[in-house]
Amino acid sequence: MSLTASVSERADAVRAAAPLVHCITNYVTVESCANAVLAAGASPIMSDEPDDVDDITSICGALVLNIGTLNKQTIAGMKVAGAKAAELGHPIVLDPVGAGASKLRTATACELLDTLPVALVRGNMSEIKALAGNAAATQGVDVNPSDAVCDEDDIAEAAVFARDFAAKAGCVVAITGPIDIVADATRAFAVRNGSPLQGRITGSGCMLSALCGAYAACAGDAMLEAALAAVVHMGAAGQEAEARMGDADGTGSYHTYLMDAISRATGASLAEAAAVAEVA
Ligand SMILES: Nc1ncnc2c1ncn2[C@@H]1O[C@H](COP(=O)(O)OP(=O)(O)OP(=O)(O)O)[C@@H](O)[C@H]1O
Ligand SMILES: Cc1ncsc1CCO
Ligand SMILES: [Mg+2]
Repeated sequence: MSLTASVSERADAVRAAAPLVHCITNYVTVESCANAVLAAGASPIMSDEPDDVDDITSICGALVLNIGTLNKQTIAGMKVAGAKAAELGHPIVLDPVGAGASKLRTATACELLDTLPVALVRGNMSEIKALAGNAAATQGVDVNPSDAVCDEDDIAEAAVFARDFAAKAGCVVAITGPIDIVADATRAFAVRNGSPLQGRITGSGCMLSALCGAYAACAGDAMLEAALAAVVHMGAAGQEAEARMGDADGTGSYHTYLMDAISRATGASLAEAAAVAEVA
């Protein structure tokens, strides 16, 4: 099957299956994440209380762990939910928000990755480098340090890094930025969808990680293809939202247009928009 046909099939599968996605996520972008999951045709449920997450994750198809505003209670909730998801064979998506920016974030993200059967890690380059032990200097969770972003010049190097990280971590990785790299241990793909405006609002990465949960719930053994489709979905929506921007529009409108575009995307529209290429 071609890459674009696979993206199309995955997007339609999410809308057909409407999986429940358990998100333990940050309080900055939690509503955006819930709406993004709904916009992709799935259903979100947010729960971080350790005494609640066991039951909640049991009724879901995937678990998303986002450490954006981690605290002792949410970390405990992530561990209980992660253990239950592992027991049930539910895919786990990890968003290591701000890994590298503080000791607690780096240690927590690394511990979750080491102790849980994480299926997919989605983060920006500085966060993934921090997980890989290359502690890149992070400038805050909404800013990619320019030296850590993947651009046209360093795609080949980023692909090698991504495949190596995926091999060591035993999972799929989606490293986002101006160009996204999605890889498992043997194959890496560059996704040239998206808009710089996605970096001007908070939560486009968190929303993508939540979308990854919806796609992962329907992935079966095809986690790489599912991650690629989720990344294309967010990137294509980012472009469509940018195209709608008028003279009086700013980042508030962009956020709304982005949600509109996520919700309007179909398998066919994503296949048409997908700018995906394998990187040797
Ligand atoms: N300059 C850019 N050009 C094109 N697409 C971009 C750009 N910056 C970000 N994106 C897109 O925005 C989405 C989020 O990626 P990003 O790397 O900004 O996540 P993040 O750093 O985790 O964001 P946040 O922490 O705000 O949630 C991805 O779909 C990515 O492709
Ligand atoms: C701004 C911010 N701070 C912690 S989480 C978050 C949302 C973007 O990741
Ligand atoms: Mg982020």
